[in-house]
Amino acid sequence: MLSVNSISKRIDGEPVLRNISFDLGPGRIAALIGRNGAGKTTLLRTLIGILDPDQGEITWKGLSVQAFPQTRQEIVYVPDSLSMLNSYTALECAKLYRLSYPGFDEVHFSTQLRRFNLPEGKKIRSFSKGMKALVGILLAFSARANLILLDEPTNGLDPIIRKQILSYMMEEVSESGVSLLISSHQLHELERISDTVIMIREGQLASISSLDGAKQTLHKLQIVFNGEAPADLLNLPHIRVVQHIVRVYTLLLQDDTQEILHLLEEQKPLLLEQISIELDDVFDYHLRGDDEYVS
Ligand SMILES: Nc1ncnc2c1ncn2[C@@H]1O[C@H](COP(=O)(O)OP(=O)(O)OP(=O)(O)O)[C@@H](O)[C@H]1O
Repeated sequence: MLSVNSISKRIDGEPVLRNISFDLGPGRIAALIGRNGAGKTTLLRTLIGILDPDQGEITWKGLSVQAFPQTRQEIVYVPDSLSMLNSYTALECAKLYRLSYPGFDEVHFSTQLRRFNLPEGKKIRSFSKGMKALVGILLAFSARANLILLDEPTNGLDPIIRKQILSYMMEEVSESGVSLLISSHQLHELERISDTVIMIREGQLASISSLDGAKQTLHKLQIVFNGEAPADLLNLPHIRVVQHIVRVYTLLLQDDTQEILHLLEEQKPLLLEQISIELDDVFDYHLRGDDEYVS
């Protein structure tokens, strides 16, 4: 179990993480989501001990990650760039990982390299971006750790490699029960694999909930008004106009939905339809600034 207890971190005097607390239990796949610059990478780097928090503590199975470096043998961090491994071959990377992760499964690693047609003996420098991402993920899962922190694992990759990586991760999770904390802007991908959503806003924890719980608090509607759109209604708190194309308004609603639905129905709209909520909508509702909404 990972426990993050009131951690704060300043970089260059600026607060980047502010009083963040959450727990992550075994077997969880958590999506770490937030706007650009919200602090996701800094959080992951702090969790693995690359950065020290200025305040607060991170514990793994009850032991402080800072005070007990051996806890890090059970946690792997996959950064968004593997450039520090450029001068090694894939096999040399495996040997390096074995120094930090005594349970590193070299047979599994070699098998997976062959499966994905990745050369064992070529320097990582010569790999394409997709090949590098795959190697980073194979190294992480071969380490046989209990928690893997992934920073933008599929960023900039083509759709086929992205699907391969996701399938491989899901296969590994179902076989090993490892927990994942994945920072990504690929919300559709996160939605397919995660069970927990951790939302970061400006360095603070905005929420942590199950994926279903995060979606259940919202409703999405498409509406075409019969005549002029009622501005006073659309400006009510808890209503967000996420899209407005010609006469079709797409709205996100939170709380008091029945009452708002009733008010909308009273307008006798030409169309009023509920649409299913996606993680994208949760992100939009909670993290889009008020001044970024259409009217
Ligand atoms: N080494 C650094 N020096 C100065 N500022 C930094 C450094 N690392 C992070 N920051 C600042 O901390 C804030 C959070 O950055 P971070 O990379 O953690 O965000 P992020 O949520 O991962 O963003 P993105 O989604 O764009 O990758 C940003 O304002 C960033 O400029």
